[in-house]
Amino acid sequence: MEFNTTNTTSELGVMEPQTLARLLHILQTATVAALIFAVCAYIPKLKHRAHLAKLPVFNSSTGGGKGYIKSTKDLYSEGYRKFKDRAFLMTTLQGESSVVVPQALLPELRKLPDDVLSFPKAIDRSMEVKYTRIEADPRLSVHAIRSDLTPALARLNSTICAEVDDAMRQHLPLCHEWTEVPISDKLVDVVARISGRVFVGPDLCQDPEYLECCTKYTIYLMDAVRAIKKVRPWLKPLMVPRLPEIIRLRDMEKKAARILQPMVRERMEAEKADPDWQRPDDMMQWLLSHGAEHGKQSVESLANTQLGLIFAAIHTTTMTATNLLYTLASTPEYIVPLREEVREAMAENDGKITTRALQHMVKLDSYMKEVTRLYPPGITSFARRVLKGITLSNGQYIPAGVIIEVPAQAIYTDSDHFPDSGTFDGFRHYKLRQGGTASDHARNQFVTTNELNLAFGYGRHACPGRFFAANEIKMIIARLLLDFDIKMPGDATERYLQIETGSSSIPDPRKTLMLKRVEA
Ligand code: HEM
Repeated sequence: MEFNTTNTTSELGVMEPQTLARLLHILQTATVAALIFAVCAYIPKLKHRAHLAKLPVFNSSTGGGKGYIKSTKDLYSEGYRKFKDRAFLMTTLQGESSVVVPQALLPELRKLPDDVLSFPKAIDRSMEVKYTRIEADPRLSVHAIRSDLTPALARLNSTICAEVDDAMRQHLPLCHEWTEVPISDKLVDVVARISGRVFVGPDLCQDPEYLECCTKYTIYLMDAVRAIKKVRPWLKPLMVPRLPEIIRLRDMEKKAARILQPMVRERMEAEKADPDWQRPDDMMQWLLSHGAEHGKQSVESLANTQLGLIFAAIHTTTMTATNLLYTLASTPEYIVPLREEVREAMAENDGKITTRALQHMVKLDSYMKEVTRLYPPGITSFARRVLKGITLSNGQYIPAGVIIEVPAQAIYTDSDHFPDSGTFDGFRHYKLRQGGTASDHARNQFVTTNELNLAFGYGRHACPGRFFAANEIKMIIARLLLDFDIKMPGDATERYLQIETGSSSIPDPRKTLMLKRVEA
């Protein structure tokens, strides 16, 4: 048949109504299916929004008008004052939303299992875990800290104390005259070495490359998190692996694996070859012993676990000690009583900082706690992602998907909980401990975690390393008090301001203090 356009048109003309009808039918079906799909996909979102809409809202515009609330700290404090016993929805100045829960509801929240309230899933977002690849669920470390490190502290304290003394001698100047010291830099080196002694043993803890990992890893990690957050979500898979901050982080991971490899191999071989081999008493060995139960035996995964520990331990401890010293320099009236207490505790324990001596330093413990109350590591605490909707005992409903948190700093500065809360009273918790009951004693220690003491978190994921951190910080401050007088540079008397970014609040690491050796 000849190809004829007229013919074709007429044929098409005949086919047209049927084809069109079929096409229309297909289109209709497709549209209805797409609509059903869209509605199905949207219903949970609508439900989610409807649930959130029932929660009272607080943000910089609802809470007192623009320009009034200048910092995230003010925002949480105002919200806390307004909704004290109710949960409220907050959007921070950085645009992140969370549901802020009152501390009165914490006892019921702490009972919820991890598949309802998740700590790792909260970290996923804040730390960009998909790209930074940090250990958001550090079960192996937690196991080793709880079952090995904390019970071993009484045995290890003399070793830790010797390391503190050695590291302080190495890193602090002699200071026979008043000497300006960049104290945060010095403390990070000291803490890296002391933690290293416990994490990897006596040789590696003095290795410059290992110490570089300890002091730089957290900084590189936080730089990477900040850089990732600037990339648009849909571009992240492509762009993030190319970011210089991520490349630097990956290099650090490789370096850590390279440094730790010989030690891991040696220990694995010794274990196989000699049944009587004396296992070293350090974190690496505890990780090796429990590694198989947690599916972690490769050098890379152990190195990653060690980096996770470095992240959890080094800068947190350094910042807490820096906060203490910045406060001490601006409250000099505490120096002599605290020094006296350290001397007495040592005198009763053969001139050494033993476990018993540390327990006797109750005024120092109180001072540390008071500093952490007024200068906590975070404005909020107990960040958790809700995986299954929760109905609170006050009837409020928190839908799945949101992050909840507690306004820790607002709680610490509430005079209902801490009378005259705005006043720094270094011996506040010491006086409360004198109440005499076991509860007075237990509720007022630096390491206490409860609804009013949230610096180490709360509930099943509360910091397991806090007992080690408390000992380490006490030893560092005790050594400093014994050896040095401390003051602010020049004629300054005011304490240095904290640097507040989002919900974190840290001491300014660039500041200096004046130290002068106490001559015997
Ligand atoms: C003064 C120093 C420290 C502070 C302020 C601190 C603070 C915290 C906080 C706030 C949490 C989250 C808890 C929660 O949300 O409930 C945490 C968790 C954790 N910390 Fe610490 N920490 C410190 C030192 C240490 C040290 C020295 C170690 C290791 C020896 C350590 C290991 C951990 C681990 C492994 C977790 C995760 C717990 C889990 O996933 O269950 N921390 N820490």
